[in-house]
Amino acid sequence: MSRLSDTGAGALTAWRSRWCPPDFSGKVGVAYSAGADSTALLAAAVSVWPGQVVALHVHHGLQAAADGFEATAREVASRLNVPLQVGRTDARHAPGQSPEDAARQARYLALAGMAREADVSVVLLGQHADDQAETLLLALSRGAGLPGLAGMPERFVRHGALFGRPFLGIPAATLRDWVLEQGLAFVDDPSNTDPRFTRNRIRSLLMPAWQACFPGFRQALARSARHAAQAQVLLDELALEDLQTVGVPPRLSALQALSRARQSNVLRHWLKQEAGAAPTEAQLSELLDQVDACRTRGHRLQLRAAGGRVERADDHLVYRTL
Ligand SMILES: Nc1ncnc2c1ncn2[C@@H]1O[C@H](COP(=O)(O)OP(=O)(O)OP(=O)(O)O)[C@@H](O)[C@H]1O
Repeated sequence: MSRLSDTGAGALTAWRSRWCPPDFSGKVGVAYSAGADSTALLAAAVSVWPGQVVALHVHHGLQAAADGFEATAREVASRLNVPLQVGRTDARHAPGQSPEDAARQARYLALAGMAREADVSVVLLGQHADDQAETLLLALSRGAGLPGLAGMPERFVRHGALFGRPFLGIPAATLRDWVLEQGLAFVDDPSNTDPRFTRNRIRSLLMPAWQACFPGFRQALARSARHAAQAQVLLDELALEDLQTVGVPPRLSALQALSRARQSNVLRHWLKQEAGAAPTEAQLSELLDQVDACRTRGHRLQLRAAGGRVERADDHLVYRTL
């Protein structure tokens, strides 16, 4: 094995020891796009979990090049002796939604469905350290709060399936070099260089400039993401405790007894539970002002937030969908 393959297999072994029971013998799905990163992931997974890996490829009906991606996926899976499942999506984007986002949502749904059908315990994704750095730069550029600054988690559940990202600490170039060295075929998705997509502009313009100023910036951003993720866990724990104190729906007098920062944290959490969406910074600030002003019986409170409306009902808040 070359040094680079040690890196991929090492990252998978480390991920496995963090998240899998020691006697894990289930099937491992690899979300395999036929791009360089997930090709490296597939080959490394086969070496770590021989006989347990299933490649899951999503054919995006929208892209003309999708048939070519599937053909390469079939060729490489057969060379690595891995069973391949192909799922089809036809993700049309809703008004106001970006085509990238629609494709991503449809992909996760398809992968979760394929995981259930193939009876795999976990689906691994090929995102790497450059993807994590781009995610953080994107979050910073959009003024994200801690959940955004925490970047991509290395393990999460979506649509009832468990997903993992074991390569978040490995630079893209390392994976690509290794795939080339192995002589494995892969495809370069043309949409990855399309400058209309913000993420691609970050990749082609910002990342090289950042690299020139701070060569270790990927590791530094990854560290910041870990700090933010840890802090977010604490805030979520505090919100759950405070929610017990203020009640569901929250009582005004109990809310007013908390500091503004804690009110903000617990209300954001409550609204996310109720509405499935977080309020904007401006909505939350307005809500806090109104909660503070609600000191007499007759004082009304009404405000649009998180896609619905927050109102006062007797001595507590209620959320109503519009
Ligand atoms: N069509 C697909 N089918 C299955 N998995 C996919 C597909 N597209 C992306 N993925 C998974 O999601 C991860 C991140 O997707 P992203 O679009 O950033 O990667 P990519 O550039 O398409 O491909 P790669 O990461 O393989 O180079 C991929 O590494 C892969 O694990």
